[in-house]
Amino acid sequence: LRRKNAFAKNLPMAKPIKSFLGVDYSIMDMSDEERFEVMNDCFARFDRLFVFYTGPLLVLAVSHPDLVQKLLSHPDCLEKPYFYDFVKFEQGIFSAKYKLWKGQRKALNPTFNLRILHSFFPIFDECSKKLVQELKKLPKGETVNLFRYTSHCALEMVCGTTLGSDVLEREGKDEFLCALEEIFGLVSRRMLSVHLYSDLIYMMTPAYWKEQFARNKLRSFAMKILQEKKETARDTKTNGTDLDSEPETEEFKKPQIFIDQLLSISDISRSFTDEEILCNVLVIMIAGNDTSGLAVAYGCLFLAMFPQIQERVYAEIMEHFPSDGMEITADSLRLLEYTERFLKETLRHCPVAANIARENMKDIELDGVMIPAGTKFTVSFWALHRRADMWGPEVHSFDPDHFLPERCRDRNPNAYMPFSTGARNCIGGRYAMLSTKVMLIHILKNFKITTKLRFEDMRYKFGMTLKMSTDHLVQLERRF
Ligand code: HEM
Repeated sequence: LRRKNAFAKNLPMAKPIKSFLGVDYSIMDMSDEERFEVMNDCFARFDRLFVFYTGPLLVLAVSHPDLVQKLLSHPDCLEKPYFYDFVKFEQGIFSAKYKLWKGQRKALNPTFNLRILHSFFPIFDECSKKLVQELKKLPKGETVNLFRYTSHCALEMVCGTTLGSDVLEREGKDEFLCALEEIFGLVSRRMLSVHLYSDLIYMMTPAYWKEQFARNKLRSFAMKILQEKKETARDTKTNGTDLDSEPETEEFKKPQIFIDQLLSISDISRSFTDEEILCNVLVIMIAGNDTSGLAVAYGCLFLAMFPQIQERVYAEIMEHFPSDGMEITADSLRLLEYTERFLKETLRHCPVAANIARENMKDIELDGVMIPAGTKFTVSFWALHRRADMWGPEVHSFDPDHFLPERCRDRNPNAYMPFSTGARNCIGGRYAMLSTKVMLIHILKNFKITTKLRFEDMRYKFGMTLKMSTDHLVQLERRF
């Protein structure tokens, strides 16, 4: 092991350790909040590549924009380390091994093209209206954990666009969505608990059985839908299936549901097995739920903390969407320039997938160091977005004008990447921006948001997605 790690001997080493009453605690013995702080201290101290150990495992860490860009765009650095295996669904792009992932990702990219995303507006709209109805039921002045509502809305959206909006009315849908959330929670916890890495040990815990139960529920619900879809597709052999061709019929204006796209791709280009379709449907839902829900919850919290920004976003929304029944389209969303900058600033402060990990499949050179195949890397978008050398002295303030075109022009283009970069970046980045804007429009048109939480007191937890140590607690006042 020592020989294998010799390449790193000249790199600075961080000791992610916390001392308490003269005793040193390693990163694995810390709470999620402490772990988050200690890791970020390390990222703040080291400008370029540095090393740290978790147990015997050497990890290379980086937040320098040019190195992050080089690493994530490197064709030999597209593998995910073994702890992504805990997600299971190994035949879906999120956790698939490189060999399988490569062909799948190429075939799936067009299923997230703009024309298809624009066909989802009616579903985004419908789910956001439901969210507002739920929020209107709350007693006046009640303090509410907004993330509970936004994550449910995001989950319904991604369920609607992945399996079809009729699924939202289907019996067993609530249990299905609960099972999905439960699996996400259990997998995140396991990823952060080294003592549960061994399958043998994990199988002896109640969490394992809970996970199995939830996985079975998920599978049987999704498999039933898949079988029904296959039968319908066989019967109707519908719309032309070249995803990059121009729309020819009204059919294309209907939501182009992901599972239907997978079935039609299987007819024309790369064939997907039932297991691959099932896994991709489920990982898209897992990856798309917590993330977008958190982005809106953070957005609303920032709006509550900065009333002047809230009034400006509200005024812009009212200018372009004055009446209730107005259709939200891609063109009308483009007019929301300030809202766009506000959302970008939200994701700068809270890149909801704050840390990611990779592994190189072949030896690579990075920052003058030859790094052997199989090395684990971690990238912190959180630290990248807080580099004063990129963002200037106001790096810690919340200011949507950080994204004014003239300011962006003078900045290193790699200083901001909430959706990662390179071939294995987020496939749902544009989906997320569109769906979160629709949710925000509906919330802001109906409510004024306030909070007792303070920006300077916000603290976070280390995890698969960026959670706060407190809930997203706000008060909602009806606008009319
Ligand atoms: C604000 C919302 C979101 C953020 C900040 C975000 C961020 C990210 C990041 C940083 C990655 C790279 C992970 C890695 O390299 O390990 C990723 C991957 C991924 N995201 Fe997102 N995401 C968001 C929303 C979504 C949505 C809405 C979907 C689907 C509808 C989605 C689907 C995926 C998938 C499938 C991957 C894996 C891609 C692959 O390995 O090829 N994400 N996301």
